[in-house]
Amino acid sequence: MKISFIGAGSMAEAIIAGLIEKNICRGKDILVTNREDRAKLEQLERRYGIRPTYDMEGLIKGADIVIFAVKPKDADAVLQKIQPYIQMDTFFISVMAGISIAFMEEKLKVPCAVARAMPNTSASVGKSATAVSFNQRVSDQQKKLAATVFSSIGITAVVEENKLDAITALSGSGPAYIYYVVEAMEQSAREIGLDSNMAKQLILQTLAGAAEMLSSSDCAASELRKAVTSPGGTTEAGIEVLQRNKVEEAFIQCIKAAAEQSKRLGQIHESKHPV
Ligand SMILES: NC(=O)C1=CN([C@@H]2O[C@H](COP(=O)(O)OP(=O)(O)OC[C@H]3O[C@@H](n4cnc5c(N)ncnc54)[C@H](OP(=O)(O)O)[C@@H]3O)[C@@H](O)[C@H]2O)C=CC1
Ligand SMILES: O=C(O)[C@@H]1CCC=N1
Repeated sequence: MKISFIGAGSMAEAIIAGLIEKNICRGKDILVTNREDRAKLEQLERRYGIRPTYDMEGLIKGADIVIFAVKPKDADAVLQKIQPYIQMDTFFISVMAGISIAFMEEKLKVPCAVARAMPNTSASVGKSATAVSFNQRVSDQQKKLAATVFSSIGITAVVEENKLDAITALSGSGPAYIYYVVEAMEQSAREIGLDSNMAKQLILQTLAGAAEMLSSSDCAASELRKAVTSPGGTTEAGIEVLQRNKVEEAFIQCIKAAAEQSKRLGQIHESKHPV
């Protein structure tokens, strides 16, 4: 399979790493471009054997899939830049938060197959939770190609596009929330006198164990939590502080704010660049 990436940042690299690791593509079948950071393209070439390019015509011609992996604010510039080279059989997949399929279709001008996906950076270790929506022009064959790409980097769900802002907030941004909790656990470990390296190992195993328990047991998260929380014990004392500080409510507000921001990103960029 030949895949071209427009954008060479965190998300593009995470997908490229997954594709190479799972032997879905050879490095030489992956073309990658960015705006101007040649050093980054050279770094990706050294790491994965991909082919860097600034030739947009060559990047699009012959690609089974062209992946948009630029920030939402750069969507319009990229869609304009590639417009002269688009062919009707080009299959585009965007991972841009908030940018709708309708906006991309309008800007591409040529009727093409377009998918909008929301992976996460755990793609680089084959553990992305990805959701994807397709426009009417995506053929069954192209859906299979997309499934091959996304299953090489983790699990995939096909969803209605109107769910993607919520999914962006939940699982697209999700790894950052977990890292935030880990940062707090690392800081607290330092403050209660634990060695940082040892604390890190304990935190990692605790996370991995809790994830495994959640996926392998029939119990809800609340029941698993209850099983850890002895009456009058240490966990109860800790959770009491979280409740007093409304941490659960803060997390709910956090995910709602992220979902609103995904909607807003689309609206801002689409209204700045009307079709
Ligand atoms: N990071 C994440 O966890 C996730 C990100 N996403 C989505 O993925 C997209 C990319 O995010 P991320 O990888 O974090 O962003 P980065 O900032 O890491 O990378 C953005 C890339 O886009 C390139 N770019 C910008 N403008 C152009 C242009 N006009 N032509 C070609 N390339 C251009 C940049 O090139 P240069 O460096 O030369 O400027 C850079 O390589 C976003 O839309 C985001 O919403 C989706 C899921 C998760
Ligand atoms: O923060 C962002 O906008 C992107 C989308 C999901 C994760 N990172």
